[in-house]
Amino acid sequence: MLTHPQTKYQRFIGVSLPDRQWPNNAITQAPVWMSTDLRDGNQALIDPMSIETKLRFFKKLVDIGFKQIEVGFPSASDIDFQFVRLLIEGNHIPDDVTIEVLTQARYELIERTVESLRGAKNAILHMYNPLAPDFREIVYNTDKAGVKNIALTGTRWVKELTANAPEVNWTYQYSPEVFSSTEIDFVKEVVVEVVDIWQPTTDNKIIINLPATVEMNTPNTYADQIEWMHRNLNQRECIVLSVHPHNDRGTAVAAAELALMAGADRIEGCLFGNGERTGNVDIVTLAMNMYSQGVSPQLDFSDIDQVRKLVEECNQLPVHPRHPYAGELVYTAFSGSHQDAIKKGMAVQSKDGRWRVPYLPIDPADVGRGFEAVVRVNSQSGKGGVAFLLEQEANLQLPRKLQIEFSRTVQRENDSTGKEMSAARMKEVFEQEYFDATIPFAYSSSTITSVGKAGQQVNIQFALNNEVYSIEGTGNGPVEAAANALSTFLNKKVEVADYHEHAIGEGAGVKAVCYIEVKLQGTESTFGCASDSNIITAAIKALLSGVNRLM
Ligand SMILES: CC(=O)SCCNC(=O)CCNC(=O)[C@H](O)C(C)(C)COP(=O)(O)OP(=O)(O)OC[C@H]1O[C@@H](n2cnc3c(N)ncnc32)[C@H](O)[C@@H]1OP(=O)(O)O
Ligand SMILES: CC(C)C(=O)C(=O)O
Repeated sequence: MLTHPQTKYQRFIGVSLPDRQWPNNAITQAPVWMSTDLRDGNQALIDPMSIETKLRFFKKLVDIGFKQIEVGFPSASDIDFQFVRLLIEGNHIPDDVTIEVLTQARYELIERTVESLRGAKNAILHMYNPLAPDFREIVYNTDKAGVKNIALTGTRWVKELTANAPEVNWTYQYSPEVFSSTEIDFVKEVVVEVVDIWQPTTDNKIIINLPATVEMNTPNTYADQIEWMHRNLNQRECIVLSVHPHNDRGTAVAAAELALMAGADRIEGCLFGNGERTGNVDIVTLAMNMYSQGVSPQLDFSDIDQVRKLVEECNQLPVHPRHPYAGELVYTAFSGSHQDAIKKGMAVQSKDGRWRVPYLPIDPADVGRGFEAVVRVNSQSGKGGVAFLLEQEANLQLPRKLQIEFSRTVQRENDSTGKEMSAARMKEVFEQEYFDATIPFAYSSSTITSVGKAGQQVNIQFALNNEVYSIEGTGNGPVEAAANALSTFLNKKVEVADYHEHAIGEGAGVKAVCYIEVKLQGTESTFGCASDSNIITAAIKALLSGVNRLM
């Protein structure tokens, strides 16, 4: 890299708009979305999609809710031509969906494009030509008049040729390519004349699409350009103002959002940001950003993983695990403090349904993600994550001190493996550690009877070293009575420091789970846990589990 990059690169200076209004605006409704996955996305793939793949993708776009879909460049490739024919002749286009196709401003290409669309109910014919200085000078070896002539002549051809196919309800879209780096008053001059030729009405608007073919500077620069066009174009009421941001600087989403605030009505982009070079603007992120602000995007990503899988298969390109809203890891907290906050947030979800979970901008369930996606436990995790997973996986609601105790066991295993622990493995470890703590005292049965004034007598049978024992004790309740029976048997005080229980399951299958913190004279306390369909049995088994763990 250069020490003095200014000798090679210069700052792009956009339009001067000191009275810009867009910073005061907010996005309050969904724009018209146009998916160009099958055109701009497709033209950027290593292996372009086959007809079958395009059809699969098209159907998914329809399911998601796109009403405008650019399906190809039919004058460029036979696959695209045949695909357009298949859509029309196979009746694959719902009445409320309009297909769009792209063409250069060349007579024979427009002719073939119109041919491809014959018999369609509605169609958008999209013509582009570059206006920007580098293109004029380097690519076309012409001047402003030369590129303007291409735009105007092309528009006249579109008008003439589409008139030959009156069965189609035509919409014309014109893109001054590389709008982002073209002198703005020159773009206006060309667009105004294009509009004059086409003669749109408020009922049959023209789409003027202003592409950031290459992103030039910070997204505010693009917003200024869009607001300038929005304010200065003639016949604005007959124009759908569209944007087509690319992502060269990694700020296409921001540019698109600011463009909406600046007056754009429509956004062209691709799912997950596929497209030329660094991609087109990512429509999934844009839509979900709106959703997270309480604005319905009118696109359905309720099963975002299914959409992602299909797009990965069709594009033969992976979606990054940290891709906003859709990446495999984007709802996942591994670290202790994040897990703690998420667990607490999930627990207090307010009755009015408002989402207030720290670290998570949206509810993962809204896009079809389960609890597994939210918290995963490795050596960076703490008790919050462990407790969350156990509750989700096994319905176990560990008391706080037990969370601390058990998370040390999990930490030891994770440190030794260096790996993540799955929820299923955690349940297994918990059961081994607590429910299976049956040595030396292996519970067999118990009976409980009331004695005296509110006193209880318990009789416990257990196996110890292959012999069966029966012991008895009394107390204010069954747990105290059982502790007293064990104290007598062991000749050591068995103390119950804490007791928790809750039900798991439903109906006939409901069970009680007990967590008892036990202390044996001269030892630190520990927990014992057990479950049983009988709550008293669960408590006595939990007490034995604790004593066994201490012994
Ligand atoms: C920013 C975008 O994404 S634009 C869309 C880009 N997508 C594609 O290009 C994919 C499909 N394209 C193709 O398959 C081919 O480009 C075709 C079949 C359309 C045309 O191929 P070719 O005839 O070989 O021309 P090629 O694409 O190389 O274009 C170069 C010629 O077209 C002219 N041209 C390029 N774009 C345009 C345009 N929008 N309008 C008018 N003429 C144009 C160039 O000036 C050049 O002319 P020259 O040969 O006289 O120098
Ligand atoms: C054809 C136009 C809209 C385009 O793809 C671009 O400028 O990026």
